[in-house]
Formats: sequence, structure tokens, C-alpha cells
Amino acid sequence: MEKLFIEGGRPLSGAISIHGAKNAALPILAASMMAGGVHTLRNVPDLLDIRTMLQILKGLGCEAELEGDTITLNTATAVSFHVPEELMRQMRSSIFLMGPLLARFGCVHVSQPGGCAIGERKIDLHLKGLSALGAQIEETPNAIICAADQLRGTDIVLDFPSVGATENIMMAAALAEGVTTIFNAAREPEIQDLQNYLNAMGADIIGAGTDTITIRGVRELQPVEYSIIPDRIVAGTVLVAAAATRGSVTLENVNPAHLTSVIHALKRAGVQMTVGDDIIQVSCSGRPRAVERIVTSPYPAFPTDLQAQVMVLLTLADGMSIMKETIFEGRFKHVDELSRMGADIRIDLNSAFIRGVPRLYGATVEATDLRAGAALVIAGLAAHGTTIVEQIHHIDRGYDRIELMLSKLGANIRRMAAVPSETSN
Ligand SMILES: CC(=O)N[C@H]1[C@@H](OP(=O)(O)OP(=O)(O)OC[C@H]2O[C@@H](n3ccc(=O)[nH]c3=O)[C@H](O)[C@@H]2O)O[C@H](CO)[C@@H](O)[C@@H]1O
Ligand SMILES: C=C(OP(=O)(O)O)C(=O)O
Repeated sequence: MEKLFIEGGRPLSGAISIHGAKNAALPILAASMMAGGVHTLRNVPDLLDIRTMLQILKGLGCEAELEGDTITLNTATAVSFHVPEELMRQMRSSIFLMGPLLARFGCVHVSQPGGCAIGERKIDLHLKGLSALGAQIEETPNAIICAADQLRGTDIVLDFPSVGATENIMMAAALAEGVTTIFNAAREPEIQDLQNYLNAMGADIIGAGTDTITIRGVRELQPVEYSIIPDRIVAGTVLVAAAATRGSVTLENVNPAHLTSVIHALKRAGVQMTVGDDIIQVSCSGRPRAVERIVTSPYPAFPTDLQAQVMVLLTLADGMSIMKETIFEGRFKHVDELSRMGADIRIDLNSAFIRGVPRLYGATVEATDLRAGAALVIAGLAAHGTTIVEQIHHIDRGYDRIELMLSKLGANIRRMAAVPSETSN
């Protein structure tokens, strides 16, 4: 297994361009199935999850090529609506195929999606939404089969503003007969990006970014060229890494409006930031301040996907901070690893009580999930001594060669290949 070796203690400095958003690119790749033909997607990050999605699309019969940050995808050749179980299990985003395949073929055969172990992550809201559009759903322990001769628009009220359910329903409804309105929809920027992509293909959708999305079904969609938005979570990760190492970094190709709650939280921690149209300059010269309370919640509130990374900054703050996680019940797995690096964190139910320490110390730690892994990398950059991060395939799901990105900012970080003794059995 590959590992990251980090010599900590170097302040990050310089400028970096932020890559495209995983959470926008994945549903958009799935949505491309709804318009047979050649699509060109730009600003796509080269991530493990993107490669898994391409593998699924190829398995369905599409032709796909990833060159630099551009994917050329021919979905006209697709012949199958069955996503094999072993591919479904590799990531949560495999579930995005459900709405598009149902809309295109009138039938889809999937199974429970996999992904990081951060909570139960049910898909009941996806299924309820598709059922409301008229799909017949048959669930067995190993398969979920949805079928509909004709999807029909309707009003759908989500019990919780689920990002994935909002997106799956939007995609299926785009080719349904009549009007669908999603109430209590998720408002994440990636949903607006999906709306923009679907509309560019000829869909008629308004409201993404608010809690009410209206989709007027159209008969067909056309393939297009489209550019994915920048990744706000990668941007947030770099902001925290710069602050935790007391560095000074300029982020380019970002949308600061997507990071309002994060910028607010970091400013409360004493981090200096200057915001332009598509750049953010960040610096932190002294010890961060403790922040009384940060609560993760659906957008536009503070994102769960940056909880672990910001917690690292607060482990170094002057005083006691509290972070409350309200989205995923299993998203504190980084805490044990950070404690091994000298952090002082106590968990009580879904709150973490973080007593700042003057410094962290390098250790061998394990990435238990994507953002926990990113947090451990930041901790390693800020720590005294050497940190080895293991199980980094989790990090590769969401960061395009994280070690290259951070090396450009002066970090001493390198990826080491598996040693032969580890691969021989
Ligand atoms: C590819 C992608 O965009 N992933 C993001 C998406 O995941 P994802 O779309 O899976 O997140 P959701 O918003 O659906 O999930 C939020 C909460 O709702 C629950 N839930 C969800 C669906 C459902 O049918 N039933 C149900 O109970 C989940 O268990 C979780 O507790 O939003 C999350 C919350 O911002 C982010 O952390 C993920 O990075
Ligand atoms: C939880 C995440 O992603 P996914 O929904 O793809 O598992 C994430 O990006 O932090």
C-alpha cells in the first residue's frame, strides 16, 4: 500500500490553482448518460472516484477518455442499465446512475452503493423520490431494480435536504412528463452546477441553490461541452493547511462565495484572508484562536466535509473549541489518530471538545476516510518531526495527487510506493 511521508514544520507559501469539484463532476458524468452522443467535460479532477465512474460508464458501453483535465465521453454507444455490484460498492456516487439510467432506458439495475465508512448513509430518500415519479422499485439484499414506462412529474418533499437525493430526482425528472417540484431541496453549489449542465443539454430546471427546485420535463437532451466548478472542499483544505503551518498562500480558480461559512469560521480562529473574485489570499502568523462552536449542517452552513481539517487547526489553538457534527454519525474517526500526534480532543455524542496544544508531533497514522486523511496530512505538515499517513487510497478519492499540490507550496511531502514485503502476499 502507498503511504505519504511528511516532514512537518514548513510554512506553506506560494500560489495554487484549485482543481475541479469531485462532487460536481460525479453527478454530471452520470447525467451525461441522459443524452446519447459525445460530451466534453473540462476542469475534471483526476481522482480515484472519477476513474471508478469512468469504469462504470465504460461497462455500460460508453467510450471515455481522460486527458489532462478533459473527459471526452461518447454515451451514444451505451447498451446496458446494469451497474455491477463490485463497482457499486467502490463509492457512494455510483448511486447517481440510478436517476439517469432510469430516465434513459426506463429501467435500472443497481445495488447499495459503497463509499467511506462515515455513517449509515441510507438511500431511502432517493428511492422515495423515484417512486413518487412513478418508478416501480424492487429491492432484494443484493439488487435494486427500478422500472417505469413513463416517469411523471409530481411534488416531492424531502424529509431532509439530501444532496444525492436532490440530484437523482432532478436528473430523473428532467426527462419525465410534466412538472416536478422538489421542496426542502439541498442547496449545495454542486447542485447548481448540475442544473447548469442539464439546462445546457436542453433541460428546463430552475431554483437550484434554493430549497425549491422546479423541473419541467423535456422529451430529449443533447450532448454539450461543459466546465466543472472549482472544488470548494479542496480549497478549504488548502486554506486550513496554510493557516495550520502559519504560512501565506494564494488560492486561484476558487469561488469564494461557495466558502462563506468556512471563511467566517477561519476568521474567527484569527486566520487572515483577503478575498477577490476568484482568488483568496490566506495567512496566519501566530497561534490560532479557539472557536467556541462550529456546527456542521447542510449548505450554506459549515460543511461536514471540512470538519476534520478545521479540527486540526483548532488542536493548535489557544483555548477550548467545540465542533458539532450533525450530518454523519461516524465522522470523528480522525480523532484517535490526531490524539496519537499529541492533540487533546474529547468526544461526547456528536460534539468534539478540542483543547488546543502548543504543538503536534509526527506519528504513523491511518486515513480512515477521505477527509480524515486530508486532516492527517495537514496535521503532519504542521507537526514537529515525521508523519507517515497510511491507507491513502481514501485521500486519492478526492484530491488530485495531494502531495504534488502541497509540494508546490513548499511542503516536504512524498508518496512512497508499497514495499515488496507488503505486496508479496
Ligand atoms: C458525491 C457527493 O456529493 N457527496 C457529498 C454528499 O453526499 P450525500 O449525497 O451522500 O449526502 P446526503 O446529503 O445525501 O446525506 C446527508 C445525510 O442524509 C442521510 N440520508 C441521505 C440520503 C437518504 O436517502 N437517506 C438519508 O438518511 C445520510 O445518511 C446523511 O446522514 O453530501 C454530503 C453532505 O454534504 C457530503 O458529505 C458528501 O461529500
Ligand atoms: C463524503 C464524501 O464523499 P462521498 O459522498 O463521495 O463519499 C466527501 O467528499 O467527503
